[in-house]
Amino acid sequence: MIGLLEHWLPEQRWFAGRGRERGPIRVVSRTPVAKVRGDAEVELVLLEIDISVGGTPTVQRYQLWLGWHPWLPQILDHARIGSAGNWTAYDALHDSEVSALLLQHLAAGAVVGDLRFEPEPGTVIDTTAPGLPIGAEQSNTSIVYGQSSILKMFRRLEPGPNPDAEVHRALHAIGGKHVATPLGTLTGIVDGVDTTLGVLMTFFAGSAEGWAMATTSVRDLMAEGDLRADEVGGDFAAESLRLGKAVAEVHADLATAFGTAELTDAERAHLAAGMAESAKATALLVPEVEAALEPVLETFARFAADPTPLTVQRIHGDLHLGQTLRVLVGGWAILDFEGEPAKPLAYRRALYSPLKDIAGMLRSFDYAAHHSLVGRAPDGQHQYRATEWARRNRAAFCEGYASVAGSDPRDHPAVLAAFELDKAVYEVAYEYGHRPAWVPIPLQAINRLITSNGGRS
Ligand SMILES: Nc1ncnc2c1ncn2[C@@H]1O[C@H](COP(=O)(O)OP(=O)(O)O)[C@@H](O)[C@H]1O
Ligand SMILES: O=P(O)(O)O[C@H]1O[C@H](CO)[C@@H](O[C@H]2O[C@H](CO)[C@@H](O)[C@H](O)[C@H]2O)[C@H](O)[C@H]1O
Repeated sequence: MIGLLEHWLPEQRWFAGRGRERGPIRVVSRTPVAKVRGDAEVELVLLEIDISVGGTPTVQRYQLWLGWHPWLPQILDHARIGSAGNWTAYDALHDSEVSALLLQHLAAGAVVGDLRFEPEPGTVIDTTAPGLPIGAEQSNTSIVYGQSSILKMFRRLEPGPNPDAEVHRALHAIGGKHVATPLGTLTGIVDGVDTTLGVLMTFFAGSAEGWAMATTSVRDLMAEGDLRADEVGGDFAAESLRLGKAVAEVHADLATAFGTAELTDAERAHLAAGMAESAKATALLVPEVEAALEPVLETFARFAADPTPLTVQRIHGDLHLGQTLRVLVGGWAILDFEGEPAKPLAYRRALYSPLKDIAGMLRSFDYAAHHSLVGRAPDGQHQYRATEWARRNRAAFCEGYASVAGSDPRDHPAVLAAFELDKAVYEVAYEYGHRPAWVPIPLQAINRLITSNGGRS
């Protein structure tokens, strides 16, 4: 089995060890779950791999739902992993019989070995809808059941409760707006600790993804050589404004649900030191970050010395346009409160300034504006248009946020610039590991941020 996985795992979109030194895959446990399709056996396999990040050894853990079939049906060919003896292994999360089984287990509160399938108290789970994995493989694999629910199976695991399940539950308990309703969780044991393996939520049927809407707007602008961002049909600024309001409301709900605190000087210094550490680790991977390291570290040092008092609270942690949905009722929904998947659990559950999320969204407007220029010959006109689009939508988002929160994020330029730079550094490492062709997007942002005074673009 290891031989098959050694070929297959590094090719998966959600594998986070790409481009890094790593040891062999270790199988930590195998839990037989069910027989499906007459002859196929399905098991949950927990894997570990030692990975070196900037010279520091870390262990990455993954869950894999593995099916073994004596003759893989054509309909599952796209999920094929490889053959061992008379059996063909496949990624069983792509098997409609397995997705149906997972939903039935959740509805029934089943226990299978160490696995606990638990419906949220008082919820009714519709088990009749067929389950299909959504096309876009992201950090995790999600299965949509008809129009009613979506099951996110976390791929990379960290022992402990997953913040996505924890935050949705807490926001739901206070009647929070703009988030899906949690319907159930799947928990297993990883390293001796209860660990969330999957979470079932209500599905926002008929919604549109913020990233798709924003990039459509950018495409419209690029196609109209003579028109300004406010003149083209697909102007997105009114949506950016509404999105800013929704994020401010979610931040207020998170503060109510989990409480707030003031960032102490020691915590600020620790945060700035963490940003500097990440930048140094990324500089070891990417020479362009090494070249910009000195001014990057100066920005983090300015943040460490900035006297602005900062209120901290639970935040989203990895907010970007791909985590937003324009829904039929209620404007915008915010998804995926997992935090940055590459960061340790304690970091993802810690309290931060909401400005960190705002910086994430500002970076995302920049991504939406510039991603269509990747791999194209430098072109002043389109660069100008991209910058214009990003500026307009970043400003609208901040205005919307300020109108609800009562304070404008742009009034804290040093803090915002540090968070944006930290995010751009994270993005360079993320793109390096997942989509190397996109590395120039955050790299250009790093260069812009270290040469501007941050904040007000
Ligand atoms: N409750 C939901 N309703 C509708 N679509 C959803 C919902 N949750 C997630 N999605 C869709 O699934 C995609 C991936 O979800 P997300 O939680 O961001 O997973 P990942 O951690 O893999 O990025 C989203 O971009 C969105 O298109
Ligand atoms: O999988 P997640 O959504 O949890 O987040 C990871 O993947 C994101 C990409 O899918 C990545 O976001 C980066 O790319 C986006 C465009 O695809 C862009 O809008 C974001 O601003 C940019 O950070 C995210 O960083 C990563 O954690």
